[in-house]
Amino acid sequence: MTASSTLTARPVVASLKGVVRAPGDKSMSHRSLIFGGMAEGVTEIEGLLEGDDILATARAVEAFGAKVERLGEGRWRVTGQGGFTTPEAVIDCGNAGTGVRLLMGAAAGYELTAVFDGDASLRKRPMKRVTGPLADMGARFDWNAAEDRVPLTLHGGNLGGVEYVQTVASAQIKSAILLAGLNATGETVVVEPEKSRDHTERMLRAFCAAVDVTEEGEGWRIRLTGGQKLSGTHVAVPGDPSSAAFPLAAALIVPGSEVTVEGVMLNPQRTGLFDTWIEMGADLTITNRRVSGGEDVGDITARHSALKGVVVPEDRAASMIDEYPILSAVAAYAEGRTVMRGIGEMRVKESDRIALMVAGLSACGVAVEEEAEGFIVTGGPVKGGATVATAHDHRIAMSHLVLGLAAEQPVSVLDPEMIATSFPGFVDMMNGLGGDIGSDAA
Ligand SMILES: O=C(O)C1=C[C@@H](OP(=O)(O)O)[C@@H](O)[C@H](O)C1
Ligand SMILES: C=C(OP(=O)(O)O)C(=O)O
Repeated sequence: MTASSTLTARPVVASLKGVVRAPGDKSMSHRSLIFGGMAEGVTEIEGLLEGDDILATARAVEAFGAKVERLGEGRWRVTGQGGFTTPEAVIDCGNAGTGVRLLMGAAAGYELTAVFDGDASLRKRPMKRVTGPLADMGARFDWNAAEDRVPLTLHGGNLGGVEYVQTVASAQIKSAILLAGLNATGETVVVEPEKSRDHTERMLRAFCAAVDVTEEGEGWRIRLTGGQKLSGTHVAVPGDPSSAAFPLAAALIVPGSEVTVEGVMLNPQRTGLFDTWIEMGADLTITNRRVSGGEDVGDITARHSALKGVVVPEDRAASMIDEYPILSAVAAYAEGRTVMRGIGEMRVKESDRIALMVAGLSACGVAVEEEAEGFIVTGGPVKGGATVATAHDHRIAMSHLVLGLAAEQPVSVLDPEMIATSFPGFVDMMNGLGGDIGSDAA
């Protein structure tokens, strides 16, 4: 697929039906590779997401000195040497904010020098949110092109612990500081006024690190003591709720549909979208709840539903920050207004996701109001019939393609190749359920 290609979703004539498995969770996939690379000994991973973001992290971990082997589909082995060493080449994190920020935190604890870079989208994203606290711990950074941006050079080692109070609920910032703290002297503390996803805390324990988490107000105080070694372990990566959202959303909006996604991770810091859909009147059921890989997991079934607009509580934002694009596409089919506020962070993701969704939905005939830190969608008939810009953002592309499955006219997206960063099998899965997504040439 070339950079200027197009994908088109045509209105589904029948309905969507079937049972599918969500791809491996992206957050846990990054972490399993990075922690495995920092650890001593062998880490066996199953269910790893083989998306482009994760493959970039796998290459980075190898460049930092670990042995990384693919054993089969989703089955990987990382043999760590108990620390990172200076890489020979630039660490290219591709499109991945999680990859670059967690790797910077991990690398900062070791005496090494590394250059981090990424694609055009990553080069636009803020990095001081991570380099700032890491510099407070003693790491040094050179901006190689522009302040606050990659490419940058990190000089790591000789860190001391810090107490850092988060100003945005960000698991990437928290994780970078905790990973650096593992190799700092003394105690490292992260205080989160609002909870963010806690996969790092959970997975550090699986790698035999001691992490102390206490409730503080609405959030958490997380503490760890420096000088701890990670030990290789086995990681079973559950299905990604952020990816499961797309087939489930399609089932909610295409009449007559019923879709089950199996093995979806249900960590409470990731399920805000499902709570919101249920409040909108969605017929969503969760069965076969179990624990896998240290996380709650279940099978989710969505059936076509008559939805009503809601006001999404602002304190839910962190638990569904990547899901507002697909929520807004579903909201276009709901009766009334869906109000999404307190989500300024959306503007600093792979694209300005508020601006892109407002532009794309409007082009498809949906009534949308843009605010500085949010947007409001009023549901009604969705005309479609537009070609939408995605700014090479995977979630913008997938959200508009799902929108198009229930619209009056097809919806096309430009530059859909980035879907492979998080969900390489998206088109095949949607078409396997009865969708009609293809390139114009097809
Ligand atoms: O820690 C993680 O794995 C992630 C944290 C979130 O970013 P922030 O930490 O910037 O909120 C999220 O948007 C991203 O897709 C994955
Ligand atoms: C924001 C995302 O990822 P990242 O920050 O890792 O690029 C995402 O997957 O929606």
